[in-house]
Amino acid sequence: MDTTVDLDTFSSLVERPDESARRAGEERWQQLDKPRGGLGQLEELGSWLASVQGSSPVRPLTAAKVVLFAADHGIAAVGVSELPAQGGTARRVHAVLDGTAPVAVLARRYGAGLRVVDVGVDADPHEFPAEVSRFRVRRGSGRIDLADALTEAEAIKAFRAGMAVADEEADAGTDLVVLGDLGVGSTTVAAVLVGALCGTDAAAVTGRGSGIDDRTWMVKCAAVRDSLRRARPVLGDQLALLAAVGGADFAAITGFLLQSAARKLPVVLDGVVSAACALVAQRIAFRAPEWWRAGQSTGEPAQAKAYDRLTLTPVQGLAISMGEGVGALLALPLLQAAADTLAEPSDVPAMTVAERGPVEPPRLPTAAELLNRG
Ligand SMILES: Cc1cc2ncn([C@H]3O[C@H](COP(=O)(O)O)[C@@H](O)[C@H]3O)c2cc1C
Ligand SMILES: O=C(O)c1cccnc1
Repeated sequence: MDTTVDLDTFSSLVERPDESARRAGEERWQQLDKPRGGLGQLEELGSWLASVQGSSPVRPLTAAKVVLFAADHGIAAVGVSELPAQGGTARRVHAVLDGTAPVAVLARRYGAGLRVVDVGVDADPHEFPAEVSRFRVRRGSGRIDLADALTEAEAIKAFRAGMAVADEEADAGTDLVVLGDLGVGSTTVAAVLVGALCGTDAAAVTGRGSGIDDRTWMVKCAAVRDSLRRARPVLGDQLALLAAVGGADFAAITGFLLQSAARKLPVVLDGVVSAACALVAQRIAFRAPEWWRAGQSTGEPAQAKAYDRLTLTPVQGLAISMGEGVGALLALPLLQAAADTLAEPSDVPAMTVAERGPVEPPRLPTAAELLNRG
């Protein structure tokens, strides 16, 4: 495997979405049988889909995939999360793989694929199926308030793993990625990256994460402050920044986002982790955010700051704050609705009786049953 990565190439590799397809999409909305602007924000979503597909009429979304990157974080040992630092991430990965986690339930409901990519979970190498851990870079990461999360070589390896996953999805015909993440302590790391890139102090970016109380928030805030100090010297070098105060999942997601944009694969972002990585990726390729939509706001202050910088507006706002791709996944039916209403009606797949199952007619009571009642 290549052990280098040339970030400069991304700024030329990532093109803008197709502006003429977007305009054609906007014109098509005017011709449809509805009041002007009558489908509200679906109209802008549909025109965006036309631009990223480079096609008008748009094609219905039929091959969406949830991609969850998972890793552990050394900073969790400080006590910054509601979830246990030991084994908490692995347990969540199992819940997703078993199909019991909310994201797995909803992916089934919406007909989306689901893939977990373990790039740095602190678990036995055979804890998960080989397919899940094939891109693992290491177990866990360094405590970023005291030491680097990763070596530069590990950061590159994780970044390239994310690129490889984007290539696999693009080659498989995935037409939209719902991006998510899984990792105890991850909102602390995300806060550090956003705080460093936006030049804010710790208190302005430290959130409640998995639902921590005031005492834990103080501990987390101090950890963010100390880590911010370690981030400043490497602010100009995004890979060094990801190695110093990121983690394997952050490096992988950043590589994934950039390669997806280069491959014209649209992505829905989820929580503060994907928002932080999007901010790092924007530094590398300024056009890349045009390939992404923010699924929703999780209430993390660092996420709001990042989306503000990226000029991304969440698609929906149901206050889902559990991460794991759930908020982003809830934007999928809205994007599907936008695509379906803007597509050629003949392209929209009808639900067949075979998929729906037979509908039993209600049995009507007989006259005798009616007369005997009461
Ligand atoms: C039961 C439960 C399940 C979760 N699954 C994900 N998260 C969320 O919490 C973690 C990040 O928060 P922090 O930075 O505070 O550790 C991530 O795994 C995120 O997805 C969860 C949180 C809880 C309570
Ligand atoms: O923004 C997130 O991803 C998030 C917020 C709270 C808890 N877990 C994740």
